[in-house]
Amino acid sequence: MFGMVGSGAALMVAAALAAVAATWLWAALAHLVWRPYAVARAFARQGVRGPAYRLYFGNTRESKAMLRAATSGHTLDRSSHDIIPRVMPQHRAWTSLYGKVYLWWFGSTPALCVGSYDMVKRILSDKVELYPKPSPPPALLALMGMGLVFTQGDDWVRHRRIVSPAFAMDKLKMMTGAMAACAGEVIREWESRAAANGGEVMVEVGKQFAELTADVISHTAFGSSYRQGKEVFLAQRELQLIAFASFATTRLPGAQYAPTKSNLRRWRLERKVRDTLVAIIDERMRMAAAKEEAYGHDLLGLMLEANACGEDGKSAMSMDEIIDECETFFFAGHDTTSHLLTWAMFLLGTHPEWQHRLRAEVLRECGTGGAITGDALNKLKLVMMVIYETLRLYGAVTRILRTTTADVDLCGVKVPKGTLLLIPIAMLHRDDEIWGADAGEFNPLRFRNDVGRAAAHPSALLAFAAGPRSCIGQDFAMMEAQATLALILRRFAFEVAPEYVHAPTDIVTLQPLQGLPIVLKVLDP
Ligand code: HEM
Repeated sequence: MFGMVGSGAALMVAAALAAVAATWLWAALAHLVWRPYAVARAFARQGVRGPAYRLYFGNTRESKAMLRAATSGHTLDRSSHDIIPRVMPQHRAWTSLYGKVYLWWFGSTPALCVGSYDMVKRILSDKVELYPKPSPPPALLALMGMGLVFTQGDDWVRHRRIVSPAFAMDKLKMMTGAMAACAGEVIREWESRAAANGGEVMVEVGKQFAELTADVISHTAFGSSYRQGKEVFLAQRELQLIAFASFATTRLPGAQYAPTKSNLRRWRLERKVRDTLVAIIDERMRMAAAKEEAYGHDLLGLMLEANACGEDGKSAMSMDEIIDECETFFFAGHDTTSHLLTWAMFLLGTHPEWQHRLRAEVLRECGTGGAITGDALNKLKLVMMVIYETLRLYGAVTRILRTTTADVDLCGVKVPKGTLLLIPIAMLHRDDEIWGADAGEFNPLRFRNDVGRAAAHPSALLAFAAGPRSCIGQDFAMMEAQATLALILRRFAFEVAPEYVHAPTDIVTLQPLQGLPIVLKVLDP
């Protein structure tokens, strides 16, 4: 009897293992053989030379050698803004198909790298359903939730409609005070450290800005619950490192469900983020119900308000969806802006002449002390130009991905259904045909006639992407960066510390690998 049960169980286990193995094999075949073959065949029909395997598995000995050469040098000279060999080392081994369209490997997935502005414009401005984003890797999903960045189709339309009012300019202007107050606290701390050290202090600003921007989003998104918001920040920071580690390794399909040490840690952190956000939202709903008044003027309150107004059952977001959105704007809202500030300090620290010009503008428009208003920020034209140039050279998002849901004609190139498209923002931002012969240099003056007229293409600056799925938080980020830089320039002169190693690295977002030590000198009052 027991023998029969035992052999039955063994049979079931064997059948389950066989099913898993068959699924893996099927996925691997589709992924590595059938898809590349189908896409390469479609390109071959357009007269692209070379056999399909060579096109898709273009990793010939020659290109491997180029790849090794491209990745061998690690640090850059601090005056060099050519970050491409570091963040997209494959670029020298790409096989060019049509001018600026390349075959590329995204991990183990073949992709088309679209380096032509005309094609990029078509992709980003066409119907979003035609070029959806590919499914996010689980680690990134754990970091940001299924919020606006990853939702698709009707869900995306519904989410965007509910979240948008929170980012309207008049609402954002009311948040300038909170942004400046958070930055003011950091600056006071730097001042007191400098006072104890003869008026000078060295600060690792990357770390400081990570905390500052987390503070700003905690205050502006969660108002009085900002302390709990900070806990979300700490958990998300660790999740980001786990996400990065998982990109760097090749994983078997389904590996994300195995109870490995890293997965167990990831699940614990995900639970922590969710539980904290549920507590914040529950509290807000309870308070609003008890006082029978609005949900509040922070991002969460404005989103809950818009959600309640449109409540016809179908169009409202569920509790889970609201949590996803909170996770999204919490991560998207602080990490990117923190790196923007860090790179702006790097560029100003290595270009003292620009630092002087900006300081003169800030002192003229905002005075030597007191609060900085939204109206004063509007007058900081030079500060704005430097921020745009920072976004061009060191934008936090170096590339974005789309897929094709039908065969499409992209400016004469027929791209088959199901092709992964990679838009290499960092490369496009250095295209000298569009930006001019000085594309590789720091020259904020190119933005003097507004952002749309800085280059030969009106939407050449892609740091916030473009079209209907462009960044919802760009005004928020610009305002925060302007206010923080203005406050720093007013109180300190600064330079990049000699210890700094120029190693821009893409850990989900572009950041200096070993941080950015800056020497700050307090200015005479
Ligand atoms: C310097 C700062 C920022 C940069 C460089 C940046 C960049 C981007 C880029 C490139 C995209 C498009 C991604 C894609 O198409 O795959 C995007 C989307 C998005 N960003 Fe930002 N972002 C910044 C700040 C912010 C802030 C402050 C928030 C919110 C508080 C935010 C929230 C979002 C959201 C929700 C989306 C998805 C929009 C949609 O698909 O409808 N971002 N961002």
